[in-house]
Amino acid sequence: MGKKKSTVQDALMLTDKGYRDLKKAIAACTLTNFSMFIPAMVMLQVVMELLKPFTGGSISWTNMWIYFGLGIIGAVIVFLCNKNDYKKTYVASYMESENTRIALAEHIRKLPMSVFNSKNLSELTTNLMGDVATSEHVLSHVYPQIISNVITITVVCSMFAFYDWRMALAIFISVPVAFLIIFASRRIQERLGKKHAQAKLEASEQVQEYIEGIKVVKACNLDSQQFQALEKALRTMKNLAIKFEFGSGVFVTGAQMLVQSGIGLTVFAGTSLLLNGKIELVPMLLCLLIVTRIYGPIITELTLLPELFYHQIAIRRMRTLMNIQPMEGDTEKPVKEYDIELKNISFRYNPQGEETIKNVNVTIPAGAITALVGPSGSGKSTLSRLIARFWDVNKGQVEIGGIDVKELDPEHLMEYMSFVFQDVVLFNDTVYNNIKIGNMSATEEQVLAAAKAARCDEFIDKMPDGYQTVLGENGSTLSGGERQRLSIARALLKDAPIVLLDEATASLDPESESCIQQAIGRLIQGKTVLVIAHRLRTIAKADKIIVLDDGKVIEQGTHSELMEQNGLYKRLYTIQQESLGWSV
Ligand SMILES: Nc1ncnc2c1ncn2[C@@H]1O[C@H](COP(=O)(O)OP(=O)(O)OP(=O)(O)O)[C@@H](O)[C@H]1O
Repeated sequence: MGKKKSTVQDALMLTDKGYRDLKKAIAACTLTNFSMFIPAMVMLQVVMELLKPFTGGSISWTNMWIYFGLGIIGAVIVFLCNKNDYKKTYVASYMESENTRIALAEHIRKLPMSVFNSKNLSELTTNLMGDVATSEHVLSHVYPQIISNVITITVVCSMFAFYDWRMALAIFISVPVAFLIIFASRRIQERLGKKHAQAKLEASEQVQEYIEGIKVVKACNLDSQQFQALEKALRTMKNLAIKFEFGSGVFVTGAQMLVQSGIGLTVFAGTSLLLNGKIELVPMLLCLLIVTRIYGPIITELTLLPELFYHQIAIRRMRTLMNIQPMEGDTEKPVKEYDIELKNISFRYNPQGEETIKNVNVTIPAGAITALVGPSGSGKSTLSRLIARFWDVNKGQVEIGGIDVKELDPEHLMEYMSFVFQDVVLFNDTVYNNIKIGNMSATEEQVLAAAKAARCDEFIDKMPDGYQTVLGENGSTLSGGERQRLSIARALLKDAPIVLLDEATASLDPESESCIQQAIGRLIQGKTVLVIAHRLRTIAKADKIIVLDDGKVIEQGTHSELMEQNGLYKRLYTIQQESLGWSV
């Protein structure tokens, strides 16, 4: 069982290490604050020494040399404290934000796909980058400094109170009142901050949509219409940013003025006490020094205080994401048989929506090729995603080798499956590494052999740096056929016992098609194969064909059995055969 987190740690969403580091950062900043008094005190002594001739004394040069030496030692101490403070605040907060980002990314990886239906990419990017950056900034620039200043001023004033409580009160009183002003405005600032954060998110969604859709925008000559939406989102964001800054500015300036009035109050209290003989000159000057030393940073930090409210908004968003239950399951349970049973399964994407898969009950035998066919939108891809547990079924069970996939951790389940989808995702990395993703522990020989078997070597050899050619973002320079062959190479390298294959719909030239067919032939040897077939002639030899229509299985059998049944399969097959003879 994990250690219980303290309320502060939980409120700031810190890891155990992050919380420990924050406490260390506060201690380091407090130490720096106190170290700053050393040069100030030395300075005060020098001034007192220089004033001696005016009170009938003479300057002691021995004392002056001592102060000079103490000044140098003080400067060294301040430098060392600052260095330590820098390390404890900045380095620690960057480390914490890295850990938070990794934790969020790990969590996102384990979330069910339904989450990605309701959250778009911008929202998740904002969580990972923007919200964590807000945390990073307040942990490095706001919390340690503000808390350490409050500690410093409280300690100094408490000590001073023993000497003269009136001066201590004059120094101290304006600080809590200033903080109170900022915290009293919390509701207004949070409301404005929330609106601004939402506008930022909408603007980033618009930017992303605009950039992603730039090809369509150009092709359909949508420039001005599409840009209007982006412009509107950016304008709203600007207006709300100004409102937010203005809203917090009023309170911050008020609080800053109040703190500054504390200097006047200290001077006033000090002078009247001095004139009434209730305080001596040196302690009074000391008070003024303290005021200027401590108030300076506090005035600066009051500007940063509204960020704490913004931070709360970011934390709430990150917490909402972290509270989404990830898909769980056994991480080790071995799957020994590879037949797949779909037992009365039903599934809908949206809780209020219609069922996409309706009471499907079929077997996909081990070591055989099963084809899934049906009209567009009948649920073929959905069914294959349910087998891979990208989503969990709402009713019934998906079993592999007699084990309900819900019992298996999705990452463990993936060890038994290879995918060849139409929308092949390629990373901005070398061709070699893009293939190796299939099996990170594969040797170079294995990677090259898989590439050869998938007939990738033919086009890779023509690339400027061969296997070391960097593909660019999502491999945009590769043709559809080449992308699919890379994906087959990955699957060959993985050598998983179950293969889910989404046959390309795009019309490939006969040469590419034959290359891909040969590569697929090697991939599926001896495996449990489920192929989503769009061109029915390619699956005529499949061991089993399942025909889906509107989420239901309406026919199943071999090609000849289905042709005899004279149903949907025969109709689809005949239409495709006829269309082969068409020419444009
Ligand atoms: N992520 C999603 N969220 C909501 N609905 C979805 C989602 N993916 C698919 N659908 C819907 O589910 C239905 C079945 O889609 P699916 O992609 O499984 O069909 P398909 O038979 O594979 O189609 P195609 O042959 O055109 O690829 C469609 O009506 C589709 O709009």
